[in-house]
Amino acid sequence: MTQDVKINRGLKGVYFERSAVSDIDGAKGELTYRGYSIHDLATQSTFEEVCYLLIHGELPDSAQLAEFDGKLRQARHLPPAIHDIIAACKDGHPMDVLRTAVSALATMEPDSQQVGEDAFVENGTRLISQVPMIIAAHEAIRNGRTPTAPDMDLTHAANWLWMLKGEKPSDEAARLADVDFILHAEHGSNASSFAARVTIGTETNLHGAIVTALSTLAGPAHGGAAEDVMKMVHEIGKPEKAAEYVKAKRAAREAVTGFGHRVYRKEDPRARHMREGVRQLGEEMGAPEWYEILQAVVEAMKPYARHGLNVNVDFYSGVIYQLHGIPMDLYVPIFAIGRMPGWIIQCLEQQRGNILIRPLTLYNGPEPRAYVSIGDR
Ligand SMILES: CC(=O)SCCNC(=O)CCNC(=O)[C@H](O)C(C)(C)COP(=O)(O)OP(=O)(O)OC[C@H]1O[C@@H](n2cnc3c(N)ncnc32)[C@H](O)[C@@H]1OP(=O)(O)O
Ligand SMILES: O=C([O-])CC(=O)C(=O)O
Repeated sequence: MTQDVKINRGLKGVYFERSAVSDIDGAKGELTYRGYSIHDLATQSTFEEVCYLLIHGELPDSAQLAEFDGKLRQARHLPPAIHDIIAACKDGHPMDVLRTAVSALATMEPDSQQVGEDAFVENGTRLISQVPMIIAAHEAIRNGRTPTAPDMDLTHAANWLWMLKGEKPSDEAARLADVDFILHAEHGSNASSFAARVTIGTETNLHGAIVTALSTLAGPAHGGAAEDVMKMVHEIGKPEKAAEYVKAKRAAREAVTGFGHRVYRKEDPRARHMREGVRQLGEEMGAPEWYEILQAVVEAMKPYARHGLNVNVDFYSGVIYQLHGIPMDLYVPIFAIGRMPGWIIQCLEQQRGNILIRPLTLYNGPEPRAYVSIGDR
């Protein structure tokens, strides 16, 4: 059956809901969380404050922030069985391990099956702290180390680096991780948040929706881009080779990773902060070549910028992680640490006045026909 209906493949340009959380102006290249510019938040706020802003709707005062931060710190705890589960699948990709561990947590937390505002805030706040613990524990276990116990005196970002490496990070390294989390915290109806909303639309629990979101984030067209950018940088090897690489990609009509976005037609406003981070860190660490290769790719892609093709947030982030000595397969999990509050608030918004998300596909298969028994086929 065919009908003369308009099909929006990939739901391009379709509004399916209202949201009071973040606003993306793709034409201008602007992003706000709850009305606050991403540039102000990246330079003046902290990830803890941004989590509160996203989940509770307003910037916290000192007492509110202290209480919220206290809850996050108290939640730095994993049931011991999670370490056993991580050990059993330690050779898998960290995103698969993370997803499996979050799924297992749903069977171990007494209130994980509950649905609704309070349950989502409770479970979500706990998961913000547990996700980096799982990633760090996996990194330790797969390298034959005992997972580093969390340090309750450190901020979320500093504690993550401490658990990951087993050594106290410098203030600069902790701040760079903090800014990275702020920039990744929320982005409207991106693929993983949309997928989480679809899950919540069936009235299931938050852990289930986070598992959906993690699965959806993992692909190279979404959160996996940072890992692919780093692979590209290694393949290019030196700045002089960038133009040749881009030319070959364009000739093969293949995507140059770290470029392009469904919504932005100007440069992704988050990229600016990551670019500055790569440049500074590269100079400080005596390794400016990564920045130079990236900028040579940007130069080679300039002819396409007029068609709206610019760098996205993940173009620069991989090199920052590489300069910090973080393995490439942890880049997507790091994105997940940052995106936790965004997923949680999107799930909260969905369950307020919930509606099942269920679009239509237009059938274009065979006409109705008679069943043929197997001996006659
Ligand atoms: C955090 C994030 O998720 S940000 C995105 C991370 N992903 C990446 O960096 C992967 C590379 N980028 C891409 O694959 C795409 O740009 C996506 C998937 C992000 C967005 O895709 P869409 O919104 O579907 O864009 P679409 O595919 O319609 O692109 C429009 C045009 O730009 C081209 N284009 C889009 N991205 C790229 C790219 N990275 N390199 C080269 N050309 C590209 C397309 O080929 C298309 O050209 P055409 O009209 O001549 O066919
Ligand atoms: O919004 C999108 O489509 C992808 C993105 O940049 C994000 O999730 O941060």
